[in-house]
Amino acid sequence: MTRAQLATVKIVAVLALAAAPFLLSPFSITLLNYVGIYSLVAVGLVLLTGIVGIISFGQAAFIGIAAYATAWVSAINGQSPWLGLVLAIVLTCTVAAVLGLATLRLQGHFLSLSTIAWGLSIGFLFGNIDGLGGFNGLSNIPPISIGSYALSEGWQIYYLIWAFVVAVLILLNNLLNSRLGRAMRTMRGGKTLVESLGVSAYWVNLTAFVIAAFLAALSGWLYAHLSRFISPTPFEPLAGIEYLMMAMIGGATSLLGGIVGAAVIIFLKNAVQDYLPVIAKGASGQLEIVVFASIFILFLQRARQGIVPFLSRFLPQPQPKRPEPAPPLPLRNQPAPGEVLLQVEGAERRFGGLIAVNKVSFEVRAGEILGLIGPNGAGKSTMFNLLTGALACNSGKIVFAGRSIERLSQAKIARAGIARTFQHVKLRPRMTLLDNVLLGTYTRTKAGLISGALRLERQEEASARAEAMRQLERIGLGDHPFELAGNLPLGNQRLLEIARALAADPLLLVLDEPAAGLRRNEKQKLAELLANLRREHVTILLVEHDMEFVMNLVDRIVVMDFGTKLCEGDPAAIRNDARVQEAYLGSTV
Ligand SMILES: Nc1ncnc2c1ncn2[C@@H]1O[C@H](COP(=O)(O)OP(=O)(O)OP(=O)(O)O)[C@@H](O)[C@H]1O
Repeated sequence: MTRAQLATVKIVAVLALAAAPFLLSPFSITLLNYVGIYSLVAVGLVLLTGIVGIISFGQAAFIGIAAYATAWVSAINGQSPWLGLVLAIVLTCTVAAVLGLATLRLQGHFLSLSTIAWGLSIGFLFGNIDGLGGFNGLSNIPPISIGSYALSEGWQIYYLIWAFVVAVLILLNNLLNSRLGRAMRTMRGGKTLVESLGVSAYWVNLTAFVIAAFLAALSGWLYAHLSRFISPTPFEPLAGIEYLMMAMIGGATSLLGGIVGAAVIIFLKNAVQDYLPVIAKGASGQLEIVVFASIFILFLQRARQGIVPFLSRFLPQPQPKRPEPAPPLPLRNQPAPGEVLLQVEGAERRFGGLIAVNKVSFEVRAGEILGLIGPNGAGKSTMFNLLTGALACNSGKIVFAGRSIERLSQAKIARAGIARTFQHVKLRPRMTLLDNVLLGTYTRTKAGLISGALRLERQEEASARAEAMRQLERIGLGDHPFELAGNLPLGNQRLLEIARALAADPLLLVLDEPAAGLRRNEKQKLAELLANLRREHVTILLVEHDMEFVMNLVDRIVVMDFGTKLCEGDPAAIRNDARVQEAYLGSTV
């Protein structure tokens, strides 16, 4: 699909939305109003759950905070609903930020369980705070007015609701294609990957959490002024589960999925309410829940990815544009060749009684390739993890570019200029080659939430895309920048990881067993790339088990065995060292 065709589809969709009140019955418009309101929550959950990977059952509580805030402002204190909107957003986002700060360091299901805990307790509060109407709720909530024009009819508020939905879609779509959005889309690749790019996983989680709460707040505000009455029931965790169902049924990885999911659940609910009493006289209330549970189980078994991702496979995709030349991103000040860049002094790491790295010292000088080799279990990976911050040293010092890094987080070490690759490749398989490499530019760019959502960072984004394209071409994969990374063979995936690391313009490139699992011709291609980088004086620390692969590539070698440094020297000296030959099971190397 060309960009012009895509624009036409979007214009037709907006015109259809605008024409709906003239064509549909008031009841259908009421249903569409609820679809819009719930879409906002579901789209927030797409971001939070589908994209960032945090399963939240607690969104209904955020909707409730906003709904009660605006009801308190407008129904109890007689102020404008717009003032209610301000309080709703401030209060909801503040509560979300506090809850996020307290819980987002929890991992996996513990985090999800915590959302049930606070969802329950906030839901319980609404009925028990004096002055908020108790379990009977609050009525007489006024309609939203624009000037003196009150949006009291369904079709009037319809336009406001859908204007919000369309604006949210546009802003979130922009965000997901920006620097921060790419970091969010990487969160499901695991904390180690994200932090290795210089991204703080915690802050990205918190940002997504507050954005989802913000969208729930918008929804709660609209809900209160549409229904003009609120009570605690719709804000209990049971409703939170329904929002999660909307996001999952629509397709939790697609923003449109949030809208489609909300529509499917609301129309289905309506149909079930219409037809179930006819089929099951008397017991329809209880059966409704059973019917929904059955549909959801069927869905989980048959179409887990959701409706929109499933259908989009059959639809023509928009043609992406190749990056055009743009001014370069800022470069780091590289140290002078020969200067000591990394100094490891007496690094030690124990696992219980086992000393995996035992007082190891060595240094890497700018412009050289140093090989760190050793047989299985020698402690190379542990040493690698100490350098990149994935593990902390028990004792010893690691100084990088004049700065102690042994206590720094992975993200801070990445920002200091160490870029790494992984022994078990960590790419985002459903992202394009270009987007994967773009992730590497995170530490060299600045755009945040607002500039990403409003596309204020076009210049920087153009420069980052041009840089990513340059790195793709540098590794020989520039022909198909929009191929999905997961489609590449392992050898090319490793090259892609190197391109991503190079896009950070690192002071030091650290490669973790890059030749592991590669075929002969893939190894050759990798060796050629590393030889080219060597000619360009890129400083590289190569941690590798395969000694033959290392020999022709590196300037110096450090050999580890049983956690200690066995010896150090140039490749020829190492090849002839009897201790090294013995360590490698007596084989001649
Ligand atoms: N998280 C851990 N907990 C306990 N022991 C560990 C841990 N990580 C590594 N070890 C142990 O530390 C020693 C060094 O392991 P390490 O993975 O660093 O060696 P390696 O040289 O990278 O080996 P390989 O080439 O097989 O990857 C091994 O005995 C290993 O079992």
